Amino acid sequence: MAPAGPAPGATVPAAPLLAGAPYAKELNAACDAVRLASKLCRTVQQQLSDAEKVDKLDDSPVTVADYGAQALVAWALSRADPGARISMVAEEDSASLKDPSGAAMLQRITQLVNSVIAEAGGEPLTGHDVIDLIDLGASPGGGAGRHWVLDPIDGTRGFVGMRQYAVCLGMLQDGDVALGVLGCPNLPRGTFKEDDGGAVAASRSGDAGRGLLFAAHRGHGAYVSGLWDASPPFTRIRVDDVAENSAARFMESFESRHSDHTFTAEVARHMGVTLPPLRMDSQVKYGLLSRGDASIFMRFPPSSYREKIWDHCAGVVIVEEAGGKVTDASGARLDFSRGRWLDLDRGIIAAPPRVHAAVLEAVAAVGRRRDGEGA
Ligand SMILES: Nc1ncnc2c1ncn2[C@@H]1O[C@H](COP(=O)(O)O)[C@@H](O)[C@H]1OP(=O)(O)O
Ligand SMILES: [Mg+2]
Ligand SMILES: [Mg+2]
Ligand SMILES: [Mg+2]
Repeated sequence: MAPAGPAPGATVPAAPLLAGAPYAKELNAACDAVRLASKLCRTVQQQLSDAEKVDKLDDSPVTVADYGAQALVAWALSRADPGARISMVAEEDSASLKDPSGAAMLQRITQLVNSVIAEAGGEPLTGHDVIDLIDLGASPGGGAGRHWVLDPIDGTRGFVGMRQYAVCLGMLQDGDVALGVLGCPNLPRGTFKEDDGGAVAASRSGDAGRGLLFAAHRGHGAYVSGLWDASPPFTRIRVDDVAENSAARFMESFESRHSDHTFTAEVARHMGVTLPPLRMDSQVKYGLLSRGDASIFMRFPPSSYREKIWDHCAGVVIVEEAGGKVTDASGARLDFSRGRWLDLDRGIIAAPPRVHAAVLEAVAAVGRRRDGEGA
């Protein structure tokens, strides 16, 4: 059943988005928070220097922007609901900033955060405030009550590589994703259905005409707007359930060690997909699927990799509200109610309903063929 609200392609008035919907206040607070964090990320990406990267234990580069964006989102959500005790499940923690060796980085983060807060009319924060805000993200989450879910920069490799990345904020209410917002600072505004993929994946930070915000409210649709204005008009979006597999474009990770490019190529071949894959970093792929720029997203990480809820929460509700389907490789819906981890069968498949069924079938067939070859 199509969700309530305006027709796809219809433009809805400037903020507040979906006034009167059950979580309209939270949705608009989330959009504001993601806009502020995206501004900070844009500034840092434009000034990126090697001195601002440190290596975490998992070998992923972390920048001042990850911490700064997490602090800003926590600040904005707290400001929007001053009386509330915010529970947030977020990727970063402040451990390395509390260490004396992190003092210079903390100072840099605090400066950056304060420059964005000043533009938003807020009072400056101390380093201690910034650490407390980052640590709001340490919630274990779960299936009861309300939890914000944040990846302050998804696609860190894309961020440091001057490619795509996203600020991803979702909200869980009693185990279900009630709303999701994706800030995509480097995504071109225009559709790029006809693009061969390379130009978009390699698109540069800071170019004019880039920056999209995707937002969805469970039961009330998915929307897109420009990212940089405070209250721009939104347009309702919908997935493109192409009638023929040969017309489908599939998306996957830019990084081959994040997702098995050989397996997805076999699945695509089995389906009769002929267009080359669109390889991009981060949850921007969920946004593109939701507005019909591509029709398939597949993610098959190494079996040793365990997914986290912040890497999919916002993107999934946006795709579902745009009329798409998201499951694991066995066809089960993703369960965000079990804490910080997202346990699933092999990988993630997102697509409009007809195409999704075809992908599931092809994944099973290719899996059987591989098992047969291995036997
Ligand atoms: N070894 C890995 N395998 C799979 N995914 C990874 C790995 N390392 C980091 N990631 C995460 O994969 C996601 C990026 O998705 P994509 O591959 O589509 O760009 C990010 O959440 C990234 O984390 P992070 O948020 O730290 O960047
Ligand atoms: Mg990371
Ligand atoms: Mg991530
Ligand atoms: Mg991240």
